[in-house]
Amino acid sequence: MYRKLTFFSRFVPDILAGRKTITLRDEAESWPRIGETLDVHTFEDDRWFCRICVEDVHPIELAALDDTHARQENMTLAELKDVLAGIYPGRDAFWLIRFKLCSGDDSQP
Ligand SMILES: CC(=O)Nc1cc[nH]c(=O)n1
Repeated sequence: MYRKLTFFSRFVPDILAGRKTITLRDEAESWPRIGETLDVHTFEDDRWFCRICVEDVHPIELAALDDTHARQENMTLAELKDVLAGIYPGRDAFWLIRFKLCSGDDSQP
């Protein structure tokens, strides 16, 4: 039984294509651990769509985000900051979770 992380369904194509390889979360979702496999569901309708392997987890300030982070989200830096302001209004400290898609049997529900 793997723990579950959710993503907004608009991010599903980028995650499945390997274009989105990080997610920025608040403290409440800082619980994933390096090496952990997670079941990934859509936030809106709780639909399972993949498993990811957690490669890194660390705190990061909004001001420290740069073009590399934006590329890992498949966005521009301005888009990334807009998205974060929409999801987490007023927040300036995040947890960066870097992941890759799990492969083989582990990618099936
Ligand atoms: C459901 C949810 O909070 N999804 C998020 C939040 C921040 N980044 C992201 O990629 N997905």
